[in-house]
Amino acid sequence: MARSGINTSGATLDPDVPKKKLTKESFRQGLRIFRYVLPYRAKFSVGMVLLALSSATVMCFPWVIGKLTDSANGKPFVLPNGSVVSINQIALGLFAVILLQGLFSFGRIWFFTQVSEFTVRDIRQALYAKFVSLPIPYFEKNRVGAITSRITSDVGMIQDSFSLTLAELFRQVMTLVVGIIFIMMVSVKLSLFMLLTFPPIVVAAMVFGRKIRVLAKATQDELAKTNVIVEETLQGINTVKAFTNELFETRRYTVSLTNTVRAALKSNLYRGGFVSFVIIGLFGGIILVLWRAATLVSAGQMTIGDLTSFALYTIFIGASVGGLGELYGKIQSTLGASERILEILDEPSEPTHKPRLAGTAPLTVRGDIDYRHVAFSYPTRPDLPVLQDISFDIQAGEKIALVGPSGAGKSTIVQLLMQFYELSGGKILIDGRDVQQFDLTELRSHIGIVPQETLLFGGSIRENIAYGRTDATDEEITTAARKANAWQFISTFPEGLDTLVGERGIKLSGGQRQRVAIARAILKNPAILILDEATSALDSESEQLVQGAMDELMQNRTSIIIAHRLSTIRKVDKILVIDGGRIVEQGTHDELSNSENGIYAKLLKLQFELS
Ligand SMILES: Nc1ncnc2c1ncn2[C@@H]1O[C@H](COP(=O)(O)OP(=O)(O)OP(=O)(O)O)[C@@H](O)[C@H]1O
Repeated sequence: MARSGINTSGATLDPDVPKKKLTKESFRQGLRIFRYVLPYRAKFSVGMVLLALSSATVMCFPWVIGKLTDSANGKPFVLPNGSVVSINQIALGLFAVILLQGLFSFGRIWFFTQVSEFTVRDIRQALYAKFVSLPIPYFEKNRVGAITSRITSDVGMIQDSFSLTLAELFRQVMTLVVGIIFIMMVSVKLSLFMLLTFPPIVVAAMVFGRKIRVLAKATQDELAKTNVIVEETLQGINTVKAFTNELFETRRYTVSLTNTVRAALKSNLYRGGFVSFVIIGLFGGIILVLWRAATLVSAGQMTIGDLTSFALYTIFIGASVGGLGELYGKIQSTLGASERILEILDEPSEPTHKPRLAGTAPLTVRGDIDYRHVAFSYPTRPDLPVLQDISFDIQAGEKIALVGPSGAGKSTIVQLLMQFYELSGGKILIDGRDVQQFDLTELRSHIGIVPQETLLFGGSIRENIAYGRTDATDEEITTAARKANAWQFISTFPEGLDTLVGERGIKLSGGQRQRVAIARAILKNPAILILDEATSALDSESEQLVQGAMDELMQNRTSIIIAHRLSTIRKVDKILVIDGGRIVEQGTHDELSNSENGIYAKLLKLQFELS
């Protein structure tokens, strides 16, 4: 299978985070993510100071080593005030430098880790809070895999930046600048010579290295293609044999293998070139510098100690030039990641949890519902009208049923009541008030739903029932379970309410899951109820229990039932027959079943014949 580049596990980072071109604008955008660091700016500043100190101590090291070498060669280290520093004292000084360096590094890691961990927690928390408040269409336009990779790999990328990349960047730049100043102090002639030879070679090596990475990726891609052939054909081996295509597939596989070899050879040609370039170029450069240095030393223009310091600084500078190249790529990825995160954070949320005006009482809902000329298309398919001119009304406490063929638009009608989507036309009123004027959280808290497929969360039965009202007491939960005919089976489990239901509730039967869902709705005690009948048939005993529970649930509530089995809706106040997104018939069961050519009468006959 081709690599999707999407990481949903969170275990490893996605290496394919798109890189962002480093422009002023992308930088400005990316830096906005720093507002999440602001609460920890004190710690961040301490980390920065420690980082500067630890980098400074590192830079002292070659200089002191040079002094030590010179002292060994009979050229003592004299302080500006004239006193001579002994070899022992210099060695002690070196120890002190290293000790400080160790302490500063510890502190730097400790402070930066705290900043990055807390910052990343805050970003993840903000992202999650944003995700759950985004409107439903967002989740239809974006794959869940892609969304979770925002919260795992993109945030991981940022975490890397705060803990490592930033510190690295600072240190490399400092090494480069201070290193160059130091070597200039040691010997201007040699420094200029070195700077003209060494860095260009390092830069060339980096460009070379990038080219090799691209080629290596191409080889991987070719290899992935050959694997696709193997997987596909072995999985569909019956088809291959039935069509006698064994030879054809073998040939196809061979061609693909040959392509892989070609790509691999090309990449390795460059790799070989790279290795010899590094050997000849880099070491050649070192030889050149050494030759120059040796000439200077023999002419008495430089001491052995200076040469040692110089060589060490040169290595530092070379490493930091190389390191900066890598960092450049990382910074690009970080900017890409932070831009994607900020994009999500900038998405408009649903208008939920709006603060109530001072002095207004909590919302109470009677349950009158009025659909007026409602038209609708899904945002993902704007050209396809799913509902057209839907008008009906329900008095508080009435029960209505929606029936009609699959895909007619029944579920869509009730989803609009919850305001999962915006209408394309018309209005929906609850208690005579446009639903758009309600706070979504308040409104939804008065609507209960028992869906077709009950989704239970992986915890206990208690937690799943209490999902209807998280602050419910045990007694309320038990009462709800009894009313929902769920207590019969719950009480037979040794762990009762604490029985774990397994991921998505797989440890419960379909009928049991439905009764848990009904108990959930009973506990929520909503004024308006939506029942989406399960299409999958239950055995007749289970069916009876579920039906009994539903009847209990519907008492004294405005109920909308999406019915698949017409036998269950004889008693409702009104039946709406939906077809092609329109109401094509409406009336009571008796009225509709007596109309000769009516669709409902036909459906009824059909179901009767089937059973
Ligand atoms: N999220 C969605 N995005 C785009 N189109 C959708 C979406 N959900 C449903 N549809 C389309 O809207 C139409 C109505 O679907 P709806 O689910 O309301 O039908 P239904 O009458 O409830 O069907 P069923 O009885 O099979 O559940 C169908 O054509 C369906 O393909």
